[in-house]
Amino acid sequence: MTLTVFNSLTRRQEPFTSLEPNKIRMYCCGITVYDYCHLGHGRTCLIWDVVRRYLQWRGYEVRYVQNFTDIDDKILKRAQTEGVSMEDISERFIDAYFEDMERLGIKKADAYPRATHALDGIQRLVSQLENKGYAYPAHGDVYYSVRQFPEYGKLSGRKLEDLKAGASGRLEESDPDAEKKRDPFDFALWKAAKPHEPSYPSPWGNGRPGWHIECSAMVKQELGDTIDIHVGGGDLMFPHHENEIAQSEAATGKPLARYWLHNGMVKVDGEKMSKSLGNFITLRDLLNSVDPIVVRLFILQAHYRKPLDFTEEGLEGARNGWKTLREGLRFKENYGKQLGWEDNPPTKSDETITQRFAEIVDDDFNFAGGLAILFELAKDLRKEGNLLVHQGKTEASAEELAVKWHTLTELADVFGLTVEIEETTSSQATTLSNEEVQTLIEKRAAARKEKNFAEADRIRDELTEKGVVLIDQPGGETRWYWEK
Ligand SMILES: Nc1ncnc2c1ncn2[C@@H]1O[C@H](COP(=O)(O)OP(=O)(O)OP(=O)(O)O)[C@@H](O)[C@H]1O
Ligand SMILES: [Zn+2]
Repeated sequence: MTLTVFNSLTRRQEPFTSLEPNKIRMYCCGITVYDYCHLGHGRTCLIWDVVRRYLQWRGYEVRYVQNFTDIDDKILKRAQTEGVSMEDISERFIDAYFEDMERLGIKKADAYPRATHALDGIQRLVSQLENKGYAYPAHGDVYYSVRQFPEYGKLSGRKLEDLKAGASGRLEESDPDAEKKRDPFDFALWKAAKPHEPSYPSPWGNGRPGWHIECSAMVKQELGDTIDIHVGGGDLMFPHHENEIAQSEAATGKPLARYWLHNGMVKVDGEKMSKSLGNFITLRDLLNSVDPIVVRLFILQAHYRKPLDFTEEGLEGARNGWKTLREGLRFKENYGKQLGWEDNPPTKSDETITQRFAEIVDDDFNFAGGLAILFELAKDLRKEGNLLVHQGKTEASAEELAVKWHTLTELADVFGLTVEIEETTSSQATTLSNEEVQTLIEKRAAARKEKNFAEADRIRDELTEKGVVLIDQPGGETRWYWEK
């Protein structure tokens, strides 16, 4: 089995090999902490979290680092508006970030470096670039000279000449720093202090770092000169990642990352979900009304590189998908006793299915393909479960069912799809256990006996909503099965 990934740098899908055997160093460009995260941020964090989990499941030891940009114009603007410090804003939204991502079941990174904590490394890198002739100071700012780096544009495929023609001079008019730059495409590594803004002492006077340099410094500090995988949203490819490459590779003379992977954007009516466009839903609002695990499934059902439209139909599809998966995952809880699993708990997965799953997902993280295997398993288990409810037995042996259930549970866990996440994070469970179904059926029977038909109907509706089909038998008994 060979894992192949689409590398933005070569624009090809390539076999993946790690620098060190079985070890992966991976960096993800994180959030600028000036507001609550929206679903787009959620998608980016979730995709790379699942990629990490998959790589770990494939046997790699992964060191995963994601930064926080905690100094930036947008953070400063909000701090000024609220009359509080920059740290107050960044701390508030870092806390919020952890709360939201925990609800979504995202595992913590191994390190969360912050720009304001990495100032020494940032300044060292800027000095190095200056000494090597890649950077020049100008009135307290320091700029990177893109002309000095002949490979500039290799990631995004943009050529400076084309960019210039496309910009047709407008860039200079709208750029307040144009006069200080030798070339309009030069970008700031360090910015001179402005009145009433936080600043830090440096060889170029008081000031603060530019945005791109922080990632170059943090990658170096946390993971080294060359890493295996650098990831982020596709919107960061240019200029952010292009600039990271220019900075790091000019300073070290080594490749910054062997594989560059980019995820697609969450879109609303064809436009990027973004704070500036105002077309966003915050993760916390969404998670208050939609089960986190349904959001997880909604995100994983689309290929990570494709855009993902945020629509009610998409969410509905994920809701239904989760109902099916959840029944499969709860198979042990519902039928384990009947099958005698207490003495012989499931421990083995089906090797053929596991291998098929790996082959599919190995194809550039085809999570949707992997999910299709989970759905097959869950549907099979649902069928067997219905037979167990009605006939007390199935053709399949208890051991075969145990292997099936174990395979489903193990593979679903790779995607972070576990019943526990739903139950600890949601107030509205989407489906019921067999016991809960039985209890509700008994309550309904009692309500009918008392001629409380409104209550009986309400219970029937609740059961229908949760995928239970009722069949009232002559004589008053009610049979049921899970909807297919
Ligand atoms: N709509 C989106 N879909 C997917 N990923 C997104 C989306 N918006 C932002 N991201 C990703 O989230 C990460 C953090 O981005 P950042 O904090 O810079 O937000 P941003 O792009 O400024 O968001 P906004 O445009 O809403 O202000 C980046 O990797 C970025 O690619
Ligand atoms: Zn970055």
